Amino acid sequence: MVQFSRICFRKYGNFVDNLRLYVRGGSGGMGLPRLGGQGGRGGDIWVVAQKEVTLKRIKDRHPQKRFAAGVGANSSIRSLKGQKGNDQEIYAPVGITVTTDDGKVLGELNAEGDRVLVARGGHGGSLHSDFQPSKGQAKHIRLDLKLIADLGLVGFPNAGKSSLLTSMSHATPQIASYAFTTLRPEIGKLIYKDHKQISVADLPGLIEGAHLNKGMGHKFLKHVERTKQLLFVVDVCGFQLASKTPLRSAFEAVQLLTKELELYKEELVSKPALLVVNKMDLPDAEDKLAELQEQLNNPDEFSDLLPDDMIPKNNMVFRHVVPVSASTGFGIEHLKTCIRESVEEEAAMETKTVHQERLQALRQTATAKTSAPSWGSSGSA
Ligand SMILES: Nc1nc2c(ncn2[C@@H]2O[C@H](COP(=O)(O)OP(=O)(O)OP(=O)(O)O)[C@@H](O)[C@H]2O)c(=O)[nH]1
Repeated sequence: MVQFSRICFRKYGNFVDNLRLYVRGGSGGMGLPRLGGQGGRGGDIWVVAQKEVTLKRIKDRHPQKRFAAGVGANSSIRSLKGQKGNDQEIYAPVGITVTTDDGKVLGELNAEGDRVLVARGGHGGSLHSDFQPSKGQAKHIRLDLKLIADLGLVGFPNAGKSSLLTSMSHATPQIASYAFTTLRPEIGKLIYKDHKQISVADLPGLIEGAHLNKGMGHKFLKHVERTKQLLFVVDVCGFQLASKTPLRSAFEAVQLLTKELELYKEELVSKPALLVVNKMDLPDAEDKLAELQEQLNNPDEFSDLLPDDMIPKNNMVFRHVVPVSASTGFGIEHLKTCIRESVEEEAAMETKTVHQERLQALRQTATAKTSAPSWGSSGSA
């Protein structure tokens, strides 16, 4: 029996599960020494949970990834107590951990409306400070989508997801609970000979129409957002949801799963993914696998198999396509190797990105310092 995998490289840049931002509270306003007036406090910066927001949207709307709150008003004869500067709110998705750059947790967003203060505004100038205001806090923060597992299983009912997880993890899947969700996915741990562990979440079955919230639709799809990579699982012989629904081939299953993800959130389709073709012990599995492979290589040629509204705009690009049998154990070790390769490749890419971002920030700071005029040469005489 053939055992193959196919690796495709492309830029997996669309799905964003963490974001580094620069935030600066507003400076306080000047006090008024003559009358003992107090300057207004600078505005604060808050991260606020809001449904429908994605980290990608923040990134797209604020490419500079810099946020500053308003400056406090100076104390004046008309208004001895200066007004507070405007607060700035950064809307972020529910299910986020907010940390400083060095890993200190500032807070968590577990429900819509939760707020985390990330940068305080400076004090206004007053008698205590010789009427001089102070600057607002300035720092880099990270917004991290709370992940439930490294990989999430995506497949229609009966594809063999639970069986696969059990045969890969040699353990009864653990049940984990998460504050930000009511649904409890089963998490299995893949344990390698060198003790490396990779977690895989078995999510409740996806069905056609999940994006319309059929079945466990939205709950399922929400979980897909919270895994770093996707493990599509299809039955090599295809599937039939009910006696009244048509029999779908494995290729059609891949396309339908992709479409469901796309209709929920298009960026999900750009997640790193592997395809597991299960039940290779069944009769004719080899021929069906060859057919699937051909269809995956030329998806556009086979687009007439499904109605127009079920064809995804973008095809999934699988890093590996791995035939297995969860029942006999065929291909399971190879699959575990492919999963590890993919997870490590992703981790290396992330480390590279963080280094690049830090380097860029250092360069920007250095440029700002050298281009700032010194007091002596300000020409204010
Ligand atoms: N022949 C064969 N049957 C399999 C294999 N893997 C799973 N099955 C059978 O397929 C059926 C469904 O398996 P599950 O593991 O429950 O599938 P699932 O995808 O978790 O299904 P849902 O829980 O409904 O989402 C069961 O009867 C399994 O025994 C396999 O590799 N070969």
